[in-house]
Amino acid sequence: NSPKLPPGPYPLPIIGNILELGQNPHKSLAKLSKIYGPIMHLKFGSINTIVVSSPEIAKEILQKHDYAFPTRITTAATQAHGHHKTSVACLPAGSQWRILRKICKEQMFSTQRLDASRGLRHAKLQKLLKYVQECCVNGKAMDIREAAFVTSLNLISNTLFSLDFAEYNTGSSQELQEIVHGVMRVMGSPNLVDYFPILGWFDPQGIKREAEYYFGKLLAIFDGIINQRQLEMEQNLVSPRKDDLLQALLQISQGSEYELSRNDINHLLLDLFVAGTDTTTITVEWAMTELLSNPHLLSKAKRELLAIIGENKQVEEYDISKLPYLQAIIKETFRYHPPGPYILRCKDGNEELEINNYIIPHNALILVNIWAIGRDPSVWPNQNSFEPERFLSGEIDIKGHNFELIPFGAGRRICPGLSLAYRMVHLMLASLIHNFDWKLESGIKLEEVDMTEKFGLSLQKAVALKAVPLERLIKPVLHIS
Ligand code: HEM
Repeated sequence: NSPKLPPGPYPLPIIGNILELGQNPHKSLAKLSKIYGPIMHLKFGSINTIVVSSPEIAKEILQKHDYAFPTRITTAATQAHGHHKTSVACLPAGSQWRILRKICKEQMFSTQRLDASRGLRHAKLQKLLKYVQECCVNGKAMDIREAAFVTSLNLISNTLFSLDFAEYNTGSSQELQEIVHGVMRVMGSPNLVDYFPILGWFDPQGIKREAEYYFGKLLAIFDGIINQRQLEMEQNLVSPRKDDLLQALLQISQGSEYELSRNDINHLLLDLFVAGTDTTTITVEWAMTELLSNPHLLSKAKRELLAIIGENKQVEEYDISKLPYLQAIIKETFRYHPPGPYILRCKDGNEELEINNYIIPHNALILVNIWAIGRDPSVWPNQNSFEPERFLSGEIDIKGHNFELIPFGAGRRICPGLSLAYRMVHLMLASLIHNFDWKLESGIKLEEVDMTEKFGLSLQKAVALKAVPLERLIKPVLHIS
C-alpha cells in the first residue's frame, strides 16, 4: 500500500511522453485523463509532470498544499531579456514577489484605485461605441477581436501610462497585437529546450530567439515612455499630475520603502501589459461568438439590459451586480473557453508530497488543466453546450473558491488583475450588446461559425470573429466625449 507515482502513459526512453502532447496539449491531456484518471504522471524529457484534471485535486494542490508549490517553471522563453529574474509572474513566491504583488494591489487593483479610475474606463468605452456606430452607418462587418483588443489595450495603457496605444480600424494596433500574441504563443509553446536543457545553445525551434524579439520590442517601447516621463518629472512638467501606475512606480523607486530598480519597473509593466490585454480580448471575443451563434441567448441578455438599465442609459460599472444573466454569460464563457487553459506550479523543496495516495516528486511540474475541468461531464451536465443558465443560482464564483471554475487560478498566485478584468469584460460585453443589434458577416450561417481554438499560453479563437452591428430600434443616448 505504499504510495506510488500517479498513473500515466508509458514514457519512451529519453523523450518520455512528449509525443503525446500534439498540436493542442490541453485536449490531448484531457483525453489521457479519461484513461488514467484525474491525477496523472507524465515525463517530458527529464521533467516529472503531474497533470490534474478534477476540481477536488486542484483544490488539494492550489489551496491545501499551496505553500508546497510556490513557483512557476522557468522556461527558456521566460529567460529572454532576463525576464524570469524580476517578473512577478515568474519569480518564486518570496520577498521580491510579495513586494511586487503588494505594489500592484495598492497602486492599481484596490477597490479604491479601481473606483477612482472608473471614469477613464467609461471614456474608453464611449470611444468603442463611437467606432461601432461608424461601422453601423457603413453597414460593414467589423472585426470584433480588433475592436476588443484596441479597447483592452487602451484601458490597460491608460492605467499604466495615461496613453492611448492604438486607434480603431487604422492598423495601429496590429503590430502590438502581433507582439502580445507572439509573447503568449512563445510562452505557451512546448519547447524541446525546456525538456532537454543541453539543446539550449541551439534553440532548435527558435522559441528563445522569438521571445527575445517580442520582449525586446515591448521593453523598448516602455523604455521610451519611462525616459520621457522622467524628463517631465525632472522639469516639473507632469501636469496635470499623472495618476497612473508608472508615476506611482517611479515615486516608489525614489523612496526608501521598497527597492525597485528601473529594470524591475520595466519588466513589471511588461507582465501587466501582456497579461491584461490578451486575456480580456479573448473573453469578449468568445462571449460575442457564443451569443451570435445562439441568438436566443443574445436576446435574453438584451432583454435583461433593457429591463435593468433602460432604453436610454449606458451601462456603468456599478450596474454589473444588477445583471445576473450578463454575469452568467461571462462565467459560462470562462468555463467553456478559459482564456488560460492551464495553471502551472512547481513543487518546492526536496521532500516528496503525498496527494490522493500518490507521490508528487520533489521537483515536479504541476499542470492543472482547467480546460479539461470545464468540459468534464461529471462536473457539468451538458458540458458541450453553452448554457449561461447553469450559473443563474449564483453559487459559483470565479474568485478561486470553487475549483470547478478557476479561470483566474487560485491560492497565493491567483491573478492579481481579477477585479480589473471583471469590470473590463462585463462592461465591454454589456455595452456592445445593449447599444446595437448584431448579425454575422454575410454568408456565414449560425452553424458555420468557426469555433476552432489556437493553443498558446492563452487560448485564442483561431479565426477572428467578424459581425455587422445594426442600429437598435430603440436607441440609448451616446455621450461621446
Ligand atoms: C479575463 C482576464 C484574465 C484572466 C482569465 C486571467 C487569468 C490568469 C491566470 C489563470 C493566472 C495564473 C493564476 C495562478 O497561477 O493561480 C494569472 C496570473 C496573472 N495575471 Fe491574470 N488574467 C486576466 C486578466 C489580467 C489583468 C487585467 C491583469 C493585469 C493588468 C493580469 C495580470 C496577471 C499577473 C501579473 C499574473 C501573475 C501573478 C503571479 O504569478 O503572482 N491578469 N491570470
